[in-house]
Amino acid sequence: MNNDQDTIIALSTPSGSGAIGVIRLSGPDAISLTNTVFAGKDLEKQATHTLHFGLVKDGDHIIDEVVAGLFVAPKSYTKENVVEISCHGSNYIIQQIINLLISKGARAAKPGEFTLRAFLNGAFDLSQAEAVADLIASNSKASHDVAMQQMRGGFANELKGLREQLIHFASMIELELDFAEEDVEFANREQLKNLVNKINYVLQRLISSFEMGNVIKNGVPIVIAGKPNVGKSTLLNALLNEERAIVSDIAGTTRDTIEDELTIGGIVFRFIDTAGIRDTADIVEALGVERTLEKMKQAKLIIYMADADQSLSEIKEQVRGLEQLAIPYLILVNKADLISADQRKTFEGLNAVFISAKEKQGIDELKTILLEQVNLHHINTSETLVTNIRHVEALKQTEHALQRVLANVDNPVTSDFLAMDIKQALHYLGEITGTVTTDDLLENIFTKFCIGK
Ligand SMILES: Nc1nc2c(c(=O)[nH]1)N(C=O)[C@@H](CNc1ccc(C(=O)N[C@@H](CCC(=O)O)C(=O)O)cc1)CN2
Ligand SMILES: Nc1nc2c(ncn2[C@@H]2O[C@H](COP(=O)(O)OP(=O)(O)OP(=O)(O)O)[C@@H](O)[C@H]2O)c(=O)[nH]1
Repeated sequence: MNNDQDTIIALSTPSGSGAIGVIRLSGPDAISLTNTVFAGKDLEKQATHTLHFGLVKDGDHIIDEVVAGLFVAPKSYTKENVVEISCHGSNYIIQQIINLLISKGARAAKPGEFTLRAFLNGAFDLSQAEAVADLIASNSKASHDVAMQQMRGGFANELKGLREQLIHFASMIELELDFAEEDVEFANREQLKNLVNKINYVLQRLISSFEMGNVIKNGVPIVIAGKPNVGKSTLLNALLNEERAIVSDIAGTTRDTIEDELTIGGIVFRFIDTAGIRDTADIVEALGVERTLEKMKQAKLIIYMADADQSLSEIKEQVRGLEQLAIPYLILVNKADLISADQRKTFEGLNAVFISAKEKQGIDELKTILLEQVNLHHINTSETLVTNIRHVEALKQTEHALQRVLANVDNPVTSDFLAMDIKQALHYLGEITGTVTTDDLLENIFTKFCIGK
């Protein structure tokens, strides 16, 4: 992956026409290459972090009037020479400029290659590079907060602290091995145990933060079940209107679910409307539909939505089907505007929430319930939250290795294993920060970035 003698080029703004398009070059020849097509000041003689107006010309042919921004190595995002050409945002102009510079020796950048270079050149660790992608994808205050915290190095510093303690530990054990015949004990066993316990405590907190971190990054999955026409769409619209949220109709991974995303109180919720249940009155039967069941099992909450004119016995029967899933559920009785207070009493004992999606009654109460469901008061965005499945897996492996250390620490015969398991723990921590990497791993991470990032 490391062909850092190349000078790479890509459009860094979205493709399509816009007011301005920014083309970015990075690499040893970024400035000299640009200079060959730039009519204006001599870019090779300009200071870093300066902007220069000029023309981009292919021979005598003027392609555009542009502004060139200079970042002279190592003072740039990638730590290499970087030039940013801001041109008029026409696809045609952008392509002409990129092709021209490629003909002069630049190479089209691969997805994430700028950020990969920044990582390889030590601008930040791997967890921070991954946070850049999360930051770009963030669409709520909470997901922005955690990505920003991770990009600014919160997680990285926490891991660095753990690593340093472990390295100290490892070196003491190694020392003992060197003096094996003399039967000395450099590493006080009680201190070692305390240290491992302390580290494990932090690891466990990080591992358990993933549940929340994942929800913040990917949204809280809420399944809405109920008979046709109970008012699911009306409810989603009522929730939406008030929040003016980013919304999209995400087509479900399969055609049997429809997903809508919206933010409530800064948290993204994914409402999953399960057609399997929509189309059949018998929920138990619908649960047999495997994919629907899978969706439901991932839900943080199932909303069973009933129409106020449904009979109590029918609602109870359908809810009994849901109970088998052992996932928190909420009974929502809609169209409450159509029934009297006395009629409401017939639903007593259901512990239902009454709303009128159409008249927007009970919507705030519902929002409060939804937010309680994700345990919002536990979110403390100044505390590190793990949002990445790769990181959790590595943290779990680290913890397992340290458990083995604890199991062996009092046994003098197993000193060799101690050293080995500590090294394993260090290895897994290193996978997160990128001190230990493979080309496959890097490729996997950076190809998910957009081109130009
Ligand atoms: N035009 C532009 N905007 C951008 C970026 C970019 O590359 N170009 N970024 C790309 O993601 C982000 C900002 N990240 C950046 C990170 C470091 C440096 C930089 O020049 N660092 C130098 C100088 C630091 C300083 O003067 O304090 C350095 O680290 O030495 C620039 C942008 C978002 N906005
Ligand atoms: N009176 C009253 N009517 C409502 C209320 N909510 C929804 N409706 C009406 O009920 C009908 C069905 O509403 P939808 O939101 O389309 O129901 P749905 O559950 O999404 O329907 P399907 O997607 O077909 O399952 C519409 O005519 C709505 O106007 C309510 O709170 N009160």
